[in-house]
Amino acid sequence: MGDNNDSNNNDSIVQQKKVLRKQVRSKLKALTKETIQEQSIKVWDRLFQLPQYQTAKSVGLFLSMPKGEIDTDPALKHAMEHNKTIYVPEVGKNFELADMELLQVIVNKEEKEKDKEGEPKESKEEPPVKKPRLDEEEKEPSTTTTTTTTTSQDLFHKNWPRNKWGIPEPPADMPIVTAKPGDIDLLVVPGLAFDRNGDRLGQGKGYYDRFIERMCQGDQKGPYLVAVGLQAQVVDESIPVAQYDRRMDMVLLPDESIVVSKEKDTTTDNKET
Ligand SMILES: Nc1nc2c(c(=O)[nH]1)N(C=O)[C@@H](CNc1ccc(C(=O)N[C@@H](CCC(=O)O)C(=O)O)cc1)CN2
Ligand SMILES: Nc1ncnc2c1ncn2[C@@H]1O[C@H](COP(=O)(O)OP(=O)(O)OP(=O)(O)O)[C@@H](O)[C@H]1O
Repeated sequence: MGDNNDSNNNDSIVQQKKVLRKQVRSKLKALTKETIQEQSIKVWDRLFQLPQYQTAKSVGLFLSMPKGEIDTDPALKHAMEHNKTIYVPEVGKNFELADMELLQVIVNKEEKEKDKEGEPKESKEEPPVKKPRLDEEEKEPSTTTTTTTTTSQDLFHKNWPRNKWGIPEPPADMPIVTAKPGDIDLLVVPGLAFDRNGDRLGQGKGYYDRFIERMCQGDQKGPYLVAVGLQAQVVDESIPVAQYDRRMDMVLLPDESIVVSKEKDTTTDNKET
């Protein structure tokens, strides 16, 4: 009966998500930098062991927020050193729509040389302001190879402008190569909380939900989804989920790896012949 059930459920899901976000955010605030570093390394060791990561030619990563989030630098460094094609988020063009693109990281040679010489850089307190970029222009990458000499610290944290949350984003002069369905083999997904079914609670804007949905368009099966987080982010109860929430394939935490069985799915996962 109850025609209202769906909307009532949705309201309560939104409400429950808000409560959970608040709880987890306050737990994360209490973590020291050292704890975050230690825990992050454990998570990345798990990622580097995964056959799905080892065989991935392209990975979607993200740049960490200034506080209370897993430190992605070791993963960016590893992926660069292993010559993977890396994509990272850019938000803000369509803020109201919570639209996000993942852009391919393209490092030109001059920039790499500058980094090596260790030129004086702007102070940490004053990150460069992001310039608006010309849209819809897709340039071909020209001098594109990544090398082991550019550190992710140099590349992303010193040289990239920051968005409203203090997250570094690709600079306006980086050639725009956006990820299309099929381009990303493995997507490392941030979040605030995760449960042991592989469900995820994000920051609340739906950026990743929408992005993942787009990456599955056409007949693409979408990227292999690996959520990563700190131990305080795993919850024992089930995360309330709405229709559009996408379940992860794996959740990697410092002390446990959660592998999600896809019984609802017809595709056979992780068995290769
Ligand atoms: N490192 C990182 N990059 C990312 C994400 C992420 O979760 N982590 N995103 C994943 O989607 C997107 C950015 N989404 C974000 C959405 C909201 C807030 C945020 O802090 N929102 C509120 C928090 C306070 C509140 O609502 O109570 C704020 O604006 O202060 C941050 C990132 C893309 N880039
Ligand atoms: N695929 C989608 N299409 C349209 N709207 C969506 C989609 N996914 C999420 N939304 C909308 O985005 C808003 C935020 O969703 P939700 O609370 O699930 O975000 P989240 O998963 O916590 O965030 P994020 O994905 O950015 O980490 C909701 O109002 C929801 O209706």
